[in-house]
Amino acid sequence: MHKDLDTLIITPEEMGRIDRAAAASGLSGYGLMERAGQAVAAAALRRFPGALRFAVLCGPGNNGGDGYVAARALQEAGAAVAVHALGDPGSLKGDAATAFKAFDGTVAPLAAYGPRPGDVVIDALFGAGLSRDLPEEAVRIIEAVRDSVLPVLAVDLPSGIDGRTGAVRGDAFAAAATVTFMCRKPGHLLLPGRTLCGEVEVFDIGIPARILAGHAGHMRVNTPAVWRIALPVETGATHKYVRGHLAVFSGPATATGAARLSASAGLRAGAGLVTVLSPPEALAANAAHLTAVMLKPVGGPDDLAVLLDDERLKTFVLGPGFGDFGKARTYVREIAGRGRRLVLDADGISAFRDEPDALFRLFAGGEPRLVLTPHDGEFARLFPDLAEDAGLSKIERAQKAAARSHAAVILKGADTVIAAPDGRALVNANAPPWLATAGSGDVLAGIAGAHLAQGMPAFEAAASAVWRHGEAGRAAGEGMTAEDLVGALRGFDRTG
Ligand SMILES: NC(=O)C1=CN([C@@H]2O[C@H](COP(=O)(O)OP(=O)(O)OC[C@H]3O[C@@H](n4cnc5c(N)ncnc54)[C@H](O)[C@@H]3O)[C@@H](O)[C@H]2O)[C@@H](O)CC1
Ligand SMILES: Nc1ncnc2c1ncn2[C@@H]1O[C@H](COP(=O)(O)OP(=O)(O)O)[C@@H](O)[C@H]1O
Ligand SMILES: [K+]
Repeated sequence: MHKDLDTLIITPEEMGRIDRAAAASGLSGYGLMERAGQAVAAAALRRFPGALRFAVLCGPGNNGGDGYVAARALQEAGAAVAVHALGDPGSLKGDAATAFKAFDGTVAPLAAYGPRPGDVVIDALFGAGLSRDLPEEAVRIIEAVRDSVLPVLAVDLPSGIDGRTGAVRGDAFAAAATVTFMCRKPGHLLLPGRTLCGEVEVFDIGIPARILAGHAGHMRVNTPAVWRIALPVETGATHKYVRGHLAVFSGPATATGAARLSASAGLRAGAGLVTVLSPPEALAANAAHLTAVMLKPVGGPDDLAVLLDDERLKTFVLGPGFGDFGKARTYVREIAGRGRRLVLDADGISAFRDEPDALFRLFAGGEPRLVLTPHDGEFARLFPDLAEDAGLSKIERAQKAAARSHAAVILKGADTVIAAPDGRALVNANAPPWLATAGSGDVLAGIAGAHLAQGMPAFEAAASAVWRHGEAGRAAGEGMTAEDLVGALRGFDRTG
């Protein structure tokens, strides 16, 4: 597949446009369906050599059409096949009707399907076209298949998953594997859809790259290919100030660990110098634990103002363990007013819960200088209307938040989304579940700060930080702590 296209994420709506453009360019729609169905049959035979029978469940649209092609191919390969249809297959239209007619075998009603040990279910009920909650009849079969613990191979998407949002519409199959076509859809990457898809195979059914690219939006999977070009250039002439000076605000004496995690991650992630800015009463606690990271007292806005006279100090992380919301707002105003770049995390985000627009005004216009790193709870504090809008996907929520705040937004979770004010969005897919550990978010904020300090644009700095955080989590392995995560941070592979 074309190198740029394998990271592309396409919404069902875009896929529909691509489909029509492919037809308009003279490509046979039935040809595409034939290749799709053949790919499903091949995957079924390869993945389930021990199957006694393939139960192919076909729906009322083109997803069902793929099912009829797969059933024919499986039968031709000598496998036992039982085909069950939702609704009257005689009323199928277009390519799906052609696929149904080409299948030479009995088609029983969906309700007549009785799961048998040895069955492998091929789910071709609904794919990209699911537009409302599943009908009762489909829900009953999903329950029966779940109860009999049969493996499911899903065509395009497990039926019940909304391809645009990853949400479950009524109920959904939990597939062992999913075969999709050309590109992944948001529903393959966003939770809970991601977990219900099992392993996802993307099969190229021959839609030309130019048609895909011409109708695709700005959503991709977060991989180095997306941001490698924005990585800081390492030359022999590099010295520590060229690699940037990052400053991380510490909380009070009882809560200094979070800032130190951010700071050590920042140093490890490539900032030339890192300084922890500490309230005077927490200096001793910080000093006892810092070596390569420097330490400076900052007791209030006047101290910060003096510090900002040093033009080399361009980048800040504020939030981890910070505690004092009033002071957080004052510091953020000063940092923004003096044109600096900021990663705002944790308490730094919560500090603006009563006046999010005041924060957005501080960073409005120009090249984005703010990276926001909320988890869902913090997101709801700054963007309550977007958090409540159940119709939005996580990608759409992050995109709208980024546009409103003029920030690169990292909306965290197992399916972290990174969005830019200009509409670009990435879904991260390399994070292991054990990243959900105390202090993990502090480490992420520090990496993002280091990337900003090295001069990367905010969106690329954020996206590459999320990816590196995931890679470090994998390298550190299950059972890791946030300290291990810092130790596992690696440099970038600049090739490829
Ligand atoms: N996009 C492409 O280029 C290709 C798409 N193909 C297949 O086509 C599928 C999309 O086909 P369709 O757009 O026909 O969509 P689907 O087959 O997913 O379902 C749409 C049909 O179901 C109805 N429907 C939607 N939600 C329903 C609900 N909750 N209860 C009852 N009925 C409901 C719709 O009115 C429509 O008739 C893909 O998932 C894929 O499997 C393949 O044939 C290959 C080519
Ligand atoms: N199930 C999960 N799988 C992978 N990554 C996760 C999962 N849950 C959380 N994460 C990641 O772990 C980090 C947790 O950050 P955060 O919620 O701020 O926690 P903390 O405040 O404890 O550091 C985020 O980067 C988030 O994306
Ligand atoms: K399906």
